[in-house]
Amino acid sequence: MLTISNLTYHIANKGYLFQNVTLSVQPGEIVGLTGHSGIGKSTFAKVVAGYLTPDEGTINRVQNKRQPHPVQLIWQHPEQAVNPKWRIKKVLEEAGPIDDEWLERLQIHSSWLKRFPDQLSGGELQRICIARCLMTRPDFIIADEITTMLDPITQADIWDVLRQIAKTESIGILAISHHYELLERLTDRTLSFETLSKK
Ligand SMILES: Nc1ncnc2c1ncn2[C@@H]1O[C@H](COP(=O)(O)OP(=O)(O)OP(=O)(O)O)[C@@H](O)[C@H]1O
Repeated sequence: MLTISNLTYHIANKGYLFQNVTLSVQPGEIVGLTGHSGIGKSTFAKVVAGYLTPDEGTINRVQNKRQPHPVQLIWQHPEQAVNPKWRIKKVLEEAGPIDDEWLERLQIHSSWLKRFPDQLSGGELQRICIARCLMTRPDFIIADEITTMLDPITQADIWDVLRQIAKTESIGILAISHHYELLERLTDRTLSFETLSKK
């Protein structure tokens, strides 16, 4: 279980962004986190994924030896999450040897592997980022507005696959979005960052 207890983070000259945030995600559970723009959701995601250090609080994430990090973050803008000078094959190999099973499950065509990131659509590139994330064998994924820039059909396709993978592989997902209706549809439960974060 991913257990986040009393997480507090401040930004220099700005004060506390959030204080005492406590929540947990079970293996295979999809938990939504919603809140208005600028409240601190992405910063919270970066703290939980280990990119930023909290002022206070604990994140309990057990790590096995095969993993680079048990909590992986998938970013909103896939084009900013890959090296634009690398072909897709190399982008994927960053996570280890390419696993065809993930390519198939995410409907990634083998012809894409020869291309550069700017030769794929936003939805195609996001599938690559999701595959790269899954190839690291994470226990938990934080999906920060990962389909916000995509059309509704691509959005639904990507979430169908991710939901299925979460359940079959027992991967817990924290899905962040300001789009409450989307989270209500795809998560097991949705939490409000306003309510969780006591400033
Ligand atoms: N390194 C930083 N220095 C100064 N201010 C920052 C820094 N990082 C984030 N902020 C500010 O902290 C606030 C929260 O940002 P964050 O991106 O976490 O919000 P968010 O809830 O994810 O917003 P959105 O839904 O628009 O993506 C914003 O006002 C942002 O400008």
